[in-house]
Amino acid sequence: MSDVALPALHDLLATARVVALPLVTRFRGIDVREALVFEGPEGWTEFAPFAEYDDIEAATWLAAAIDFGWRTPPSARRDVIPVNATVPAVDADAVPAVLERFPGCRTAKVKVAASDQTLEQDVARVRAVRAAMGPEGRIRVDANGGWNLDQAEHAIHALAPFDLEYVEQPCPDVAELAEIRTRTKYMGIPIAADESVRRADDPLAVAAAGAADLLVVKAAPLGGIRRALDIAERAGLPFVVSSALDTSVGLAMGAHLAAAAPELDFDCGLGTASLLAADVTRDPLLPRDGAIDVRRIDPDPALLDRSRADEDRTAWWLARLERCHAILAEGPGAPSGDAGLADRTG
Ligand SMILES: O=C(O)CCC(=O)C1=CC=C[C@@H](O)[C@@H]1C(=O)O
Ligand SMILES: [Mg+2]
Repeated sequence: MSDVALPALHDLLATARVVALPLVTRFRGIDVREALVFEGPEGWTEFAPFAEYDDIEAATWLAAAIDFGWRTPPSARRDVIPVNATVPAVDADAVPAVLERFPGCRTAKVKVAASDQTLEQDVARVRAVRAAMGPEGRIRVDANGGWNLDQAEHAIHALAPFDLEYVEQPCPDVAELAEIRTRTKYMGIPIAADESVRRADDPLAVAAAGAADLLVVKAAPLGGIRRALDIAERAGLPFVVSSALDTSVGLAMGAHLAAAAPELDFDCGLGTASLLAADVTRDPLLPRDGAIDVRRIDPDPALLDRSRADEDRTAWWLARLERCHAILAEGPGAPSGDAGLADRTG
């Protein structure tokens, strides 16, 4: 934890609520997003590491949640944040319906390299996105480390005609990112690192290795807004702010990170409330005119009740919260997480 004393566990548990929110479209292998929200002196905050992440990695997400609930965010330089549409690995004919959920967005991030899909399906999806967005639209793709070097080279070549803004995490490792960056340089498509930042022992290693042109920076997995800004600054690379399929409470943390960033060169991956079929507020952080507001979210008690997770899942999340709190209580000497990319879902 940085700069704020760790609150007692009972202070977190006092307001903790676990929700299970259905998605409109399957995304990273899940149909329901679970999250634990709780209230600090600064407002509501969210703890929602993906279920398969271990406690060491999840503890960093808890540090971020506490930071957002217990500390005033750094000063905002803007009050609306341009966001991208996020297109899951859907069939090409489903693309228009997905994009309709992101009104006004001039940028789309398209998932590719899903383990149950082919490159032909990726190409068809990206082609459909280009057709829907027109030549002015910006398209980035995210492989979540799903390609090996040769697959990545082949796929980037196949996708290049659709005019890509960048390719996010084409391969799992830093060394592979460096190599694919060299191999595809002639195509002029930047390489972005996501998992190699947010799931790495050393989030600066990818920049030090010259393995990426830009970084994807997310508040929750990086331990909070200030830590994410610090990593971005020390990396010295351009960066794009994104999120983790959060409820609107968690998206507010990402919006405050984007608001505090010195430069915002890229549309942010903060429009994902549009992928949720339910949220915890009646005024969610949905994209309007291609942007979301910078504001904190107070959940609606009736919506928290309506989306309440069942008893087993609630008990699981509360136990996880307790274990992660214990890890943070051990202090900075506690081991840092490096989950690698073993689960391949990013
Ligand atoms: O960046 C976006 O458009 C939205 C966020 C997003 O794509 C992700 C959120 C959570 C987990 C990841 O699989 C995924 C990503 O890899 O960037
Ligand atoms: Mg990514």
